[in-house]
Amino acid sequence: MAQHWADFQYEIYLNGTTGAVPRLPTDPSRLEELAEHRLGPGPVGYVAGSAGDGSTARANQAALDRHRIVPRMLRDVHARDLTTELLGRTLPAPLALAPVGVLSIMHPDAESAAARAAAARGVPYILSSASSTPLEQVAEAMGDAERWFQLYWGKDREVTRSFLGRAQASGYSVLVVTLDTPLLAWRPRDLDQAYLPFLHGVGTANYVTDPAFRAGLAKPVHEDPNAAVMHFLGLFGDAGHTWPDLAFLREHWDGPIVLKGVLHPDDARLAADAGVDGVVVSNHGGRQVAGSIAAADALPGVADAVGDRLTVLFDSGVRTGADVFKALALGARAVLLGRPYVYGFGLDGEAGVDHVIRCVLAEFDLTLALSGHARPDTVTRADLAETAP
Ligand SMILES: Cc1cc2nc3c(=O)[nH]c(=O)nc-3n(C[C@H](O)[C@H](O)[C@H](O)COP(=O)(O)O)c2cc1C
Ligand SMILES: CCCCC(=O)C(=O)O
Repeated sequence: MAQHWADFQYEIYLNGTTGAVPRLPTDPSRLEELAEHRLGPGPVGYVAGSAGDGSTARANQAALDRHRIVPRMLRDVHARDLTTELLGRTLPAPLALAPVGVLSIMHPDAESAAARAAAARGVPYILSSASSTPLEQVAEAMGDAERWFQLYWGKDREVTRSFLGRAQASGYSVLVVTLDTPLLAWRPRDLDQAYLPFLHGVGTANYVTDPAFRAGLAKPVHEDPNAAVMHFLGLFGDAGHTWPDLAFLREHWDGPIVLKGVLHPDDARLAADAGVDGVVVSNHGGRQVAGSIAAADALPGVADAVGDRLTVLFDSGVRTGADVFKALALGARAVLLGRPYVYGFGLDGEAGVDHVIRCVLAEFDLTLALSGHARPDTVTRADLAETAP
């Protein structure tokens, strides 16, 4: 019998016959509840929190929920293939792990362990610029598995140039440039606890190991670590960038470039005109602009504007396999999974990330089949009905 991601459910049931139950819940809300209960209030608040009144994060979920799948019957979905061609590579499924910085606040094994879990399933791992482990060390933990580098495009061109060179030398193949975080947003949950990971020395590993960054410090990092953190906070973002500045990145990166944080169809067109290869329709999980459009509501407009010119990816609100299906139906080629894997990681390290990847892909495989599809790329908007809010 062909192997399917869906087989994970029988693995769970069969293990149950010997008394073994999964170490983590399969339901994403229960996973989040458990994380809230077990992990430290500062770290879990940082992960779960969002901008302002939290309305964007809620809207992300509500928008996905408003779209309902209309399953089709008798379509021979016996043998399924989730393989997805994207940006010149073949992925086992339309899924990658979203860039999430500062992972050592959740588990001491940090990014290397999360990346190993992704690598073991062939799922691309997108390493954040703000990782707690230097990008070279994470690359080493991954062998030759697919890895992408997320750039915080900061104020210092030499640091940017150096990051791109280091990432390329370490085998990161796709550059994901995050546009929606030139400034850290107003985040009440963190403010009320006065908790910011960087001030605990987390999330600056790529910077403090970088010769160009160090050249901007008055004293060596070990002599004045706080000054290094303040220097990082001063330069990680640049609110002065405009579209023509992208030429600099295009010039210094040989490979696909994807812009993360695009919500407006006109910005998607500007991205295509700038010669990049893809966009991630994303509102950063509601962590940047409170009151913003839900990412799923922005997706069809962006897909209509540039779907034939750019690879359209999606994140912000993906919790389940059904959400993956809906994002594909609304025009995404693949999705990035964010908070759910971070909770799995916080609760059970590398095994927790593996668990979450398998849950999402098993449910996606089943949703696909039970809705009448044997492949992700046959899913279209006709598979959805939109219900009133
Ligand atoms: C704790 C945390 C840290 C994040 N760090 C980064 C980052 O360093 N770079 C980035 O581009 N996005 C970052 N993101 C945003 C994610 O890549 C992604 O857009 C977001 O998590 C999607 O929303 P969701 O997790 O609610 O689905 C972070 C998100 C969280 C929750
Ligand atoms: C300065 C923000 C870096 C991490 C990040 O992107 C997030 O917390 O959402």
